[in-house]
Amino acid sequence: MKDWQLGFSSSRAQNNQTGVSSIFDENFPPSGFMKDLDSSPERMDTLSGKKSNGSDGESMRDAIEESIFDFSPSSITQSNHIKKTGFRARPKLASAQAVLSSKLEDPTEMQTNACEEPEDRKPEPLKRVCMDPLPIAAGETTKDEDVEEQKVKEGVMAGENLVEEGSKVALNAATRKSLWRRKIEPRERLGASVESIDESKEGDFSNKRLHRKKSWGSRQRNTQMLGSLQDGEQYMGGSVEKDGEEELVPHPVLSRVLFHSSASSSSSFNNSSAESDEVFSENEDTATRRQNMKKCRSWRTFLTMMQWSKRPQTSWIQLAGHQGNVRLSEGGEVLKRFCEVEAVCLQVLMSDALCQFVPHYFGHISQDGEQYIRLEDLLSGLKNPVIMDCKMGVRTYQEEEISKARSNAIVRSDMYQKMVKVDPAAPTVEEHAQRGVTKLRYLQWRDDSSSTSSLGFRIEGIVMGNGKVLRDFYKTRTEAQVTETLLTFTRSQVHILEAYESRLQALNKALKESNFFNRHEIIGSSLLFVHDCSSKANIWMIDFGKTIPTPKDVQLRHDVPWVEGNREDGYLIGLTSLITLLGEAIKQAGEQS
Ligand SMILES: O=P(O)(O)O[C@H]1[C@H](O)[C@@H](OP(=O)(O)O)[C@H](OP(=O)(O)O)[C@@H](OP(=O)(O)O)[C@H]1O
Ligand SMILES: Nc1ncnc2c1ncn2[C@@H]1O[C@H](COP(=O)(O)OP(=O)(O)O)[C@@H](O)[C@H]1O
Repeated sequence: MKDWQLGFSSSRAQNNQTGVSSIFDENFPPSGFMKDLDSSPERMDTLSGKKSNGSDGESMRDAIEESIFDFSPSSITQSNHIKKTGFRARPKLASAQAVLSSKLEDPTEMQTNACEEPEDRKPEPLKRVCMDPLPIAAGETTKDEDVEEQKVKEGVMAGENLVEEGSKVALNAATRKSLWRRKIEPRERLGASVESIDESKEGDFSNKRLHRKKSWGSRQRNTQMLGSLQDGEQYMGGSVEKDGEEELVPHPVLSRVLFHSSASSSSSFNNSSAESDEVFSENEDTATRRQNMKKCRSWRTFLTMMQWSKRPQTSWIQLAGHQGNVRLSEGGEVLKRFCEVEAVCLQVLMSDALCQFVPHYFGHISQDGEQYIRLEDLLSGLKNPVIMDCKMGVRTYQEEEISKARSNAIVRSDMYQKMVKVDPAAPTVEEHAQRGVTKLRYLQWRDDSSSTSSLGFRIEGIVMGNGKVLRDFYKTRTEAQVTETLLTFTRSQVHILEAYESRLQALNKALKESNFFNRHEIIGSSLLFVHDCSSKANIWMIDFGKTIPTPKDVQLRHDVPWVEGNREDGYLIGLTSLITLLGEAIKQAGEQS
């Protein structure tokens, strides 16, 4: 088991033991609810933050498999190097084989978990599992061992082209099956390793029998395995009496999984009779055949359910921005409608000091006549993620908007409607009369009524762990209001607040080293805060659609107020405010507990 799997399951196991309270909350704002919180200190595991520059698939994998950072309350205060280096919880997709083995290892997982996703929020089964967790940027794979992964990615792309844009229609069964088969390679490797373990124990009679059976050929072997499955209780007992001889079933569930891995996995996609036929011998009579078929199917159903219940969780949601602009692909990447300005920024960022704070950029893709930016899914591996989108900077419009508004003021009724909905008294008499406002006026009003102009950032939206989306932060402006929102968002969990604070300090440091930051005016970009009930937490920079290079003669400071013409974005003003307010929230959360 890899480090990240250990980290993930250990934190889950611990959550089971400590009975971490559900983070669902129904009432917002939660006046006084924080006093009632069960703030049991959960262990916090995240993965190290060093990230590949995207030019090398191998180093990307290395970065992914780096050691786990411990963000338990005690270790946060103890480990200075975390504060120095920051952290990165690179999203993970547990492979099906890891999923199954962890299930077998930890029967307590079958118990009801406080973090269990509500039934109605469960994504459709097996949409995510066919995607490789380790991203390989398009066109940059050169090593032999990466060729297969690249093929899979291409396969996924091809598969995605079969899906209508924006549609949730599942992939064509044959395509999914072939994708799955290719993706299942790690499971096959596991199968091989188990068999070789058996071979190595040559002195063991039972293992010799197993070895002999192995050489019978898959058809007979499968039949034999089915024979040993005739009685559930025998099967679960680990050995069966057959013809007076004891046959060892090395690991009842696992061996079945291994021998029928592809069948069980593909059964989710296609219960084809061809697959089912494969496991029966020609000599069986129809009745036996039907009986076996039934057992086989119910077993497959069980396996599928098991895989499904342990599949990588994703509760993907687009929190802010233009609705429908961003979506999760069948392959597990985030696809965002193409914007050249953003694509160029992302490309540069992949080899910048900020790369560990930005979702990995896989290039772009054309689908159904539309171009999309391909991004790493920042919610992958998080269970019932709690998300907050903070738009950074002291303004959310480019200076060009001002000249545009002056030269050709287009009056927008949609923006007027949005404005009136929040504050009917906001439009001027003239704006009321024309029932419209310019975009610049609307954006300036948004900035002034929220904390953008004063604090250098604003909260755009929050998704709580129960999936409840909160977007009404139009008038969240004062430090006290923001602090209270931070406490609500984190449910006053000090170690989460501290992890966020630590991450922002690391970002602050990286920004100072970043050439990109030095040379760009960052407008409308967000910090995406994500954590979950297993105490993984992280912060990412997203949305570079309005981020532009500064003219050669302009050197931005990012920490001084904006006046027209100086192009300052106030990004560092926002970051400093956020760090300060997180500090205040930590203090208040500490006092409450
Ligand atoms: O958040 P609300 O109050 O709804 O206002 C939105 C945001 O400011 C958008 O910025 P962002 O994309 O940074 O969230 C902006 O898109 P732009 O990026 O085009 O400025 C929208 O302009 P229109 O897209 O023109 O409606 C504007 O209506
Ligand atoms: N890489 C990503 N992983 C997960 N969620 C994302 C990612 N990129 C964007 N999102 C989601 O989509 C929302 C809007 O993204 P953003 O890039 O700001 O779009 P827009 O340009 O339309 O404002 C974010 O608030 C977040 O919820």
